[in-house]
This record gives sequence, C-alpha cells and structure tokens, in this order.
Amino acid sequence: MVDQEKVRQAISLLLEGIGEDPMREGLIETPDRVARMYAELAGGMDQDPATHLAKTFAVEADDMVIERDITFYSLCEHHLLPFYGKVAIGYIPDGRVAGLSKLARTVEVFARRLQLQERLCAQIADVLMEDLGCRGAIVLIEAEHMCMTMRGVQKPGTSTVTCARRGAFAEDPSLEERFFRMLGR
Ligand SMILES: Nc1nc2c(ncn2[C@@H]2O[C@H](COP(=O)(O)OP(=O)(O)OP(=O)(O)O)[C@@H](O)[C@H]2O)c(=O)[nH]1
Ligand SMILES: [Zn+2]
Repeated sequence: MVDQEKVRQAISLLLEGIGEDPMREGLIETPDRVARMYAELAGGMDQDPATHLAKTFAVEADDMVIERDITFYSLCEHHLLPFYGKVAIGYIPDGRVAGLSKLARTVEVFARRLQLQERLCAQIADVLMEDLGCRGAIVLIEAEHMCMTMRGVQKPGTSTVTCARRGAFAEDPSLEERFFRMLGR
C-alpha cells in the first residue's frame, strides 16, 4: 500500500535536494501529484493476480493461445525510471482458458510496481502456471529502459528482450519454435 503522506514528504525533500523551492507556484502541488502518481504506478503491489485468473472457460482443444503486443509501463527498481514495451504471452490450456482481457490485467498487476524486466517476465509466467493451471506458458518481453537512454550509458533505441518458459514450453523446444513462428519472428 502506497503511503501517500510519506511520498509527499519525500518529494518535498527531493525538490529541496535538487535546489528547487517546493513552495514556488509551479511546484506547490507537485508532492501531492507525485504521491497520487505513485499510488497509480505502484498500485499493482496491492493487487492479487489470482483474482483475474479465477474465472475461466472450459475448452475442448488444448491448442496454443497467444496474446501479443500487450503494452506495459513499469518502473525500474534501480533508478525509478520507466521501462516500457510489449509483452507476448503464449500458453497451452489444460481444459480451461482465461478471458483475453485477464492476460493483460495480469501484466498490469506485475508491471505496476518497482521491477526488473526478468522478474516481471518470470512472475507472469509463474502465475499462469499456478493460477490458470495451464500445461505450459511462455512470456516474451521487449522493452526500452529509460535508465539506459536518457541517463547513464545513454543508448537510445536499445531494447532488452527477456523470455520465460514454463512447463511444456520448457520441456519441448518445438512448442517454443511454434510460438515464435506464430509471432512472425
Ligand atoms: N538485469 C536488469 N538490469 C536492469 C534493469 N533495469 C535496469 N537495470 C540495470 O541495473 C544496473 C544498475 O547498475 P549500477 O551500477 O548499480 O547503477 P548505475 O551506476 O546507475 O549504472 P549505470 O546505469 O551503468 O550508470 C544498470 O546496469 C541498469 O542498466 C532490469 O530490468 N534488469
Ligand atoms: Zn534502471
């Protein structure tokens, strides 16, 4: 749970720290705005991803389901700067499928917190295995990290690709190949 009062105090101090006057007109409401912003950007910490995957639909076939180009925005835990990009999820159902929107909602739960791209990828794959109860899951994330573009090493255009494979996808490389073929990669 984001303690908005603490964030307000911290932002006021931060403004002083960078040599600003937190009482000047343009900044007077900034601590409050930023506190509300963090409640939104870190709001995933209060959510249980299992709730989105609790409701499922029975299916006869166990064909691969892919949802691609799920846009996300997260914050890197090292610099508190955004990293953002797209997620592709593939899974092999075990008799039940999730509502399509619930995959994107699951991404949101884990993206809306301080993250590492690798952990974001792994958490999505794990929850699909545990809470959807599928036979296999694969999660591919391609993202740009602002801590690598606007500061530090300053390499705009660099993208980081991570992939987590679970269950059938970890055991059978042909499934992974099919996933990438279906994505057109
Ligand atoms: N593996 C991984 N690294 C990340 C992620 N986001 C940011 N980083 C990296 O975290 C590292 C932190 O390195 P440090 O040396 O502790 O911090 P720094 O001095 O600010 O590093 P520079 O970014 O190289 O200036 C950097 O290499 C970032 O690129 C992520 O999602 N996954
Ligand atoms: Zn970073």
